Amino acid sequence: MLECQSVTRRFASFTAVDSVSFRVEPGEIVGLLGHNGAGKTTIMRMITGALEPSSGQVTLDGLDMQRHSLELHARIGYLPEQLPLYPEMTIVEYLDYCAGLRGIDNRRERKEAVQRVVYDTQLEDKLTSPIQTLSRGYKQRVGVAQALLNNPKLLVLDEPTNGLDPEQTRHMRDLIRRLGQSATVILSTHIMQEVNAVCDRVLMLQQGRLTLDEPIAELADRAVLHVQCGDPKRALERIESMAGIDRTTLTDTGLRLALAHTADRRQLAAQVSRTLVNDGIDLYQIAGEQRDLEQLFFEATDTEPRAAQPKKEAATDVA
Ligand SMILES: Nc1ncnc2c1ncn2[C@@H]1O[C@H](COP(=O)(O)OP(=O)(O)OP(=O)(O)O)[C@@H](O)[C@H]1O
Repeated sequence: MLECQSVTRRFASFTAVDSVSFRVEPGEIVGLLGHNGAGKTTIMRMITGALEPSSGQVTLDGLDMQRHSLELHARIGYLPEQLPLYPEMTIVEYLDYCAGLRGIDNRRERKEAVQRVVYDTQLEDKLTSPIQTLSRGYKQRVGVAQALLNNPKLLVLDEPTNGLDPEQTRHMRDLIRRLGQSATVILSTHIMQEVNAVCDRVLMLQQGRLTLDEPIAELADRAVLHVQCGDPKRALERIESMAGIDRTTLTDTGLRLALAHTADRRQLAAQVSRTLVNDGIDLYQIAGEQRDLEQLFFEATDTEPRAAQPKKEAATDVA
């Protein structure tokens, strides 16, 4: 189990990650979602022991990441955002070299490890191709392959589909889902469909703070009630503290009520209508709607839905 306890990272006076706490259980695929600069890479670097927290603690299987870094390093596979790939090397040469860096000294074991990860990432047909001749999708797969060499229990993938075309993205997502059957996976992305497509759970970050931590399955239960009524301001005062309502917003025609995932939508609708009618507020309509991940993202990050933010080489974005 991976645990971050009040993890904070400052760069000089700037706080990039601010008191973030979460646990990831074995076998989960967790998506770390946030805008550019939200702190995703900084958290991933701390999770993998590449960066020390300014305060707080990261533990893996109960061991402190800083004090047991060598031992824990052997249990973690990491695809960093910018992986140095040596362009003249062939895939097999590069993976053999990386296996050596991971301490697999025995030649036969190195060969077996390379064969295994090549098979897992379906790189067989390009084994002897120099890395500089590979498409971006293949290069990303080589990056994942090197992260798998030590048979990690925890796989940390920083923007694994960044810059891939739709076909390559589909391959990468299939690969991540397969890898998730034998390892815990944490991936970062600023693409919401990615989280929907591959993750069991989403962690949303805004300016270094964790603003949402929720299983994807429960997002489907999240609902919104649109209430059309007279005197929406007074209606808001009457119902904003009602149990089961997470968030209230005034709209042009009335109120928008975002419900807690434990709330019963029908019961709340009945309770809202009784309250308003008893208070003499005209009620014209109550309509229900499911919230999707995109709406939750904007609510959790306090932003409005907007056009994609171009990020480095990304081809797709928030949709
Ligand atoms: N070494 C550093 N020195 C100073 N500031 C840093 C350093 N590393 C990260 N930051 C800052 O911390 C903030 C979070 O950066 P981080 O790379 O973690 O964000 P991110 O969510 O991964 O963004 P992106 O999606 O653009 O990769 C940014 O404002 C970044 O400029």
